[in-house]
Amino acid sequence: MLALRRLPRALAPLQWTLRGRSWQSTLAERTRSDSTFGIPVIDFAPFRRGQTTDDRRHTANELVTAFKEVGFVYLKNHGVESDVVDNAFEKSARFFNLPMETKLKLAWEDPRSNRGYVQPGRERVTQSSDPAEIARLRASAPDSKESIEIGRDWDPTWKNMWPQHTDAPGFKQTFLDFYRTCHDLHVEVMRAIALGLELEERWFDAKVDEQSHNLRLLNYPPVQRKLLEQDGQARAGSHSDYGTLTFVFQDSVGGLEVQNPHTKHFHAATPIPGTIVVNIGDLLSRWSNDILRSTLHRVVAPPVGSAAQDDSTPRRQSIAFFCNPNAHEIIECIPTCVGSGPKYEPVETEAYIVGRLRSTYH
Ligand SMILES: O=C(O)CCC(=O)C(=O)O
Ligand SMILES: [Fe+2]
Repeated sequence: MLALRRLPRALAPLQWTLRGRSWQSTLAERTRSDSTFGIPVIDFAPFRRGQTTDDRRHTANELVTAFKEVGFVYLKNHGVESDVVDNAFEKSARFFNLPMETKLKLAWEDPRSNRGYVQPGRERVTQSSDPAEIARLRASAPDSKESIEIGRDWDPTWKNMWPQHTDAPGFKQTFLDFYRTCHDLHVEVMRAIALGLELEERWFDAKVDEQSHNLRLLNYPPVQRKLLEQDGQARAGSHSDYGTLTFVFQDSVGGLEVQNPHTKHFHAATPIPGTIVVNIGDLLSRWSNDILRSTLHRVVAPPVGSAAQDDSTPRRQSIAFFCNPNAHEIIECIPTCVGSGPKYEPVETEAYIVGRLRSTYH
């Protein structure tokens, strides 16, 4: 243990991965100061390959400890093949390179559907729920990004807005497959969370099996660095996510930052090749009576690279998969999380998420 304590700060994530449960009591202390705050790297292979529940429990505990303390992890050995991720990034880039008039034919129209193309300036993510405040923010500091939102393709009510095959060959099949892959990973990670919360491993299975998720491809165009550095400006404003978990696949540019809840200071979530950034959303935080932490984050200008590119930030791409419970699931305090009493009224997934989306778009 002493040897671990002496590891240099750069290896802090490694310390997390080496820790067992007995270390949990010291972790809260570690994240309180900015010099020790870090996003842990969690190796998911032992959970995926573990033969018995006891084999899997160790990784489950590591994961839940990190979600209690930081709300964010880098997941490695998650099982999503690197060529699948590379192909998704390539298809996404080709879509955003299409002319604006082609993309606008697929325009996002309704928060209940939450599908289609969102042009720069249309969404302003924020924690505020005051319509006047959100309108003011959107006018003075719009998010500097565009996206296309994809839901489950067989929904009886809402239809995805797919580009024509001739405009974006292979796009639809790529993202139908990617959606399914991310759904399967969600089921696995929720099983780990169930074990870590001392629930039966499959406790969430029937509550998250309808694939009510949202796959968001994001493109942050190049922008003058000095514009992004003005007060309140960002590629994506500070916010929390809405569902159970978010999987963020990021390219190598950087700019995602996570807030230390104790000091309010934002820390870079520097891209680590081969990992997925996974964070807790508000509904899972609420479900767990705030035991699992939904942490504020934002996307700002990436770190300055060579002097030549100082004036303008490079384009950045990311893919966010927002995982949700089933649309009509009632989210009420998980039995093992009640403690001294539930903090929240029960809420239906769909009602909660549509309410949040309605206030951030126009
Ligand atoms: O682009 C990213 O890295 C994160 C985006 C994000 O936080 C979001 O869309 O909710
Ligand atoms: Fe987010």
